[in-house]
Amino acid sequence: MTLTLEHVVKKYKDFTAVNDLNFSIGKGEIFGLIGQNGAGKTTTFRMILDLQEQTSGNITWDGAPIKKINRDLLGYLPEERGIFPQMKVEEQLVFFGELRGMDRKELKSELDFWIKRFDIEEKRYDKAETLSKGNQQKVQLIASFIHKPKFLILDEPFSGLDPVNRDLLKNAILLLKERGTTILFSSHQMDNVEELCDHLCLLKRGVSLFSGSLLELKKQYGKTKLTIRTDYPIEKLEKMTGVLEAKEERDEYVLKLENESFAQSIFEAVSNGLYIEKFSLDYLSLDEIFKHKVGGDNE
Ligand SMILES: Nc1ncnc2c1ncn2[C@@H]1O[C@H](COP(=O)(O)OP(=O)(O)OP(=O)(O)O)[C@@H](O)[C@H]1O
Repeated sequence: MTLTLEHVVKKYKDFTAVNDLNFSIGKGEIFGLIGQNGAGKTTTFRMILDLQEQTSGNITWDGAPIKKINRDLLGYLPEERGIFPQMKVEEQLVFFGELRGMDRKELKSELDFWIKRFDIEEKRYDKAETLSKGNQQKVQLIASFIHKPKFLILDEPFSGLDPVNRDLLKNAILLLKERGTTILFSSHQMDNVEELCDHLCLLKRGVSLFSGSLLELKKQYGKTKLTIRTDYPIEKLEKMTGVLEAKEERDEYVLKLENESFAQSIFEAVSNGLYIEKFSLDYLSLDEIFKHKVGGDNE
């Protein structure tokens, strides 16, 4: 299923929450929607799912409006967390699966698989309210895709999970992609977006600052981050041609270059033909790009 947004606008009275949003998500892609609090991510999800109507613009699935889509093809983890507190974990998941018309046998095997995968086997017959917040979130996550949707929307799925569970979720997302599911998610954790996304859209106060592939975004900034571990004095590094900034971070120096072409002459000076432990020229991290784009005057 391909999802397309064209010139989508959402206004609440005089306030524009989403302003002329355009992007497209192809089958089997993982797409990240990133932006600060209040950027318009949840509003966008809700419009895509027809839970609220856009003020103007078009949202289509394989060219057809959302109202024509069989809802069982979609899965959604809303930002508001919540499951039935009194229901046992397994009961709960069977309930959601059957609600979406799943066959009992298939439901059972999916359930076994994901309960194990998310490491909540021992909680299977416990009431949901007795689970920790993170475990409740895992149950809600499984509930969002237990019916094998073709398109899955996850609003902040990583928030509130510890690093081990974040990894479990990351691997689950990759597995769902392998199975052909298209996934759209939002996150404040840029490392997760960086590791998972093929494409992304960066929102600032409802306006898209960038929409495209992660590599395309990285190439806008070039390989301008140079990390060196050396005894060479920082005062000298700072003065080299092409170096905009040099900082000491633990036992390394991190340099900001004007562009990547300056790296070679720096290497020659610093190594001076000898062994050097670390010399690494990289793109900026998504986190750095995000802060630059969102923090700067980029509208
Ligand atoms: N029903 C509403 N009436 C008026 N304004 C609203 C309504 N719903 C959302 N907004 C506003 O629209 C903007 C976008 O909200 P939205 O919830 O989409 O942001 P978000 O990117 O999901 O933020 P967060 O990361 O905090 O979840 C916010 O300024 C919010 O206050």
